Amino acid sequence: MNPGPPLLSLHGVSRRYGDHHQWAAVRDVNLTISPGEFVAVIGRSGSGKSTLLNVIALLDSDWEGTYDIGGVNAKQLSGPDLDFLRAKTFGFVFQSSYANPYETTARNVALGLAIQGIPLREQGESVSRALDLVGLTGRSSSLARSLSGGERQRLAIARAIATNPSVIVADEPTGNLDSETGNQVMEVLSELNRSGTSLVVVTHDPEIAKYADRVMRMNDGVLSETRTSPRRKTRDSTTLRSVTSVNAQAGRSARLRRAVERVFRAINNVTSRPLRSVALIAAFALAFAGLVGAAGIGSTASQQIADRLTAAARDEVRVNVPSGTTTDQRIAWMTRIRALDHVESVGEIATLDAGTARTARFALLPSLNDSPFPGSTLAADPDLFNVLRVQTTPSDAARLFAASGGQRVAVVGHSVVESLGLAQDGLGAEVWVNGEPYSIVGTITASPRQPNLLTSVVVPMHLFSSTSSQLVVRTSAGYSGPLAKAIPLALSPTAPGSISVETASELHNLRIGVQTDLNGLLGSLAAALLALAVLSGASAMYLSVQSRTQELALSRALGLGQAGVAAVFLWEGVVIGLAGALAGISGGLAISVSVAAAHGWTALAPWATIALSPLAGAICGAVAAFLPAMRAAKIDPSEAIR
Ligand SMILES: Nc1ncnc2c1ncn2[C@@H]1O[C@H](COP(=O)(O)OP(=O)(O)OP(=O)(O)O)[C@@H](O)[C@H]1O
Repeated sequence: MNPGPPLLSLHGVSRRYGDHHQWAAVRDVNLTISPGEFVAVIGRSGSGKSTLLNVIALLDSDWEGTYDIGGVNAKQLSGPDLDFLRAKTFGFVFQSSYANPYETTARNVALGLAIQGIPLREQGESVSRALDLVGLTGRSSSLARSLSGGERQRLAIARAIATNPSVIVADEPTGNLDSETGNQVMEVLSELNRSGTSLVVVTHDPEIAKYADRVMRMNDGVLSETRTSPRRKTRDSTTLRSVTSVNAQAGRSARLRRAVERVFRAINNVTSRPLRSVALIAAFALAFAGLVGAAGIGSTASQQIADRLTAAARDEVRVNVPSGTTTDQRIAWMTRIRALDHVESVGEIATLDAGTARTARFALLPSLNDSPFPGSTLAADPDLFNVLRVQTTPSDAARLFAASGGQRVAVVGHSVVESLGLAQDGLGAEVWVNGEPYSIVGTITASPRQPNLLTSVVVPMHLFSSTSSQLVVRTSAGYSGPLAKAIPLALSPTAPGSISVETASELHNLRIGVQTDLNGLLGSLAAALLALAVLSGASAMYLSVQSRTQELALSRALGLGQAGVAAVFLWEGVVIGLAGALAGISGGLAISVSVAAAHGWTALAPWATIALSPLAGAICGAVAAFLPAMRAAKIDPSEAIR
């Protein structure tokens, strides 16, 4: 029988290894294979059989010589063209069947078709035909992990023939099987060969060779023919297939289907490895729970501050007293303010800066360059304690403060007792302000309207009478607004604009400032958590590439290009990041609701953060997957054969 024009034709092909390509695993091989031929390559272990098969099947491109495949010079093809030609020309059966254990038999068989972007309906038809040919129709919806060794190998054959290749290359296809199952597998392969598919089988087993038309022997990388005796086979010449042209263009819809297939493959990869995926998703979920929780607590707390300021705005006005204002004038202003309707009380307070008052526990320390007192030093008049509803120990500390006359006395915040290392309540002890000793007559235990008093040393205002200060005016509830207008007129009828007045509503700006700071702080915290999630996700995915080498190499062998492998990984990252963000949103909301409930606040949902989190999750997932994707894309498809 005339074998017809060659399908594959190798001339002087060598494959060298070593740092300087000094050592040839395959030497100067000349081989032509005609359509429909069954060629067996036998030889000792390490003789170079698999290396040759890698070259023949376009899994390896680092060889020397000439290789024509269906009239195309393989040396001149680009990487993507080689992927395309390989997928269209070859079907692969390896010693290990490399079925994805978590997918059904049918889905495993469809792998090559899906990678090529074949429409689903056609995939279904080809898969049914292939399963029928290998006798696995009844197991099509079983998970691959439930198949026996022989069934898995038949699955691998079905996967190889589903794409209707011209040539099936098989490396030790019966190597893992007992002799009876091995014979069954060889019968299936022979049947395929009889229907026109060319076969190149590499094997240790001389028994396999009896199925072949030609038997070649590999010896230390040198190939020689040992037998050419085409078996009598009834072959319909019209079924003989030749290599598909590499120029066969894939249409736009095939490209779209391939893109969609990559997304589905990514989702499948995530769901089929639950343990690994849960760990990765948990890292992202933690970060997003922190982000949403922090934003939720931030906005809830900020609303609380706003509510308190609103309450304060109803009954408090502050009049700024410029420095240099005389004591008489201050007293005159206070008297005039007290005379206004709806004014309940007036007190005075001033914050003394470090230049005005240097405060320390001991007299000598300032001169020893001791670190300055970390809290504030304030000057106040005795009425302020009443105006701000300050609570003290002893409860009449304000009276002692008032009764001091010319003596130097101080009232200190509760926290100051600890930070200055004072015994018990600090009563009777001294603090030094501007090198003068002040006797402590009381400690402040609560100051809800001005919490910084708890961290301050308060000394009598009249000892610092020329400093700038504030008159704190307590009004009847709801009268702060009208009095803020009336006070400047009362103090300076001719130039009311010269009097600077604040109500707590003006602290609104302060609240925005505080909220911005709070958001900044929480934002940095969340960014750190996200960076951690991206890093841990990236390292876990990077490490997983190693354990997925065979799966990835098989996908490469079946035509998935480097870009395709990278795309699948990036989509996996997106799916994981998205799932993590969604889980994190629920967790974060639960955290902020519990914190709010514990404080008796009304929880606010951080809608903007919630809305942006899925997008941020997808982006972070893709960033985490970037390096692993690059590494996975570099996997050599010839790894699949080892
Ligand atoms: N990537 C590689 N780098 C260096 N040497 C390699 C590589 N791949 C194969 N070899 C070497 O090339 C030689 C041929 O290996 P090959 O796997 O082709 O042999 P084989 O005949 O298929 O053996 P076996 O039947 O045991 O699979 C061996 O000595 C092997 O160590």
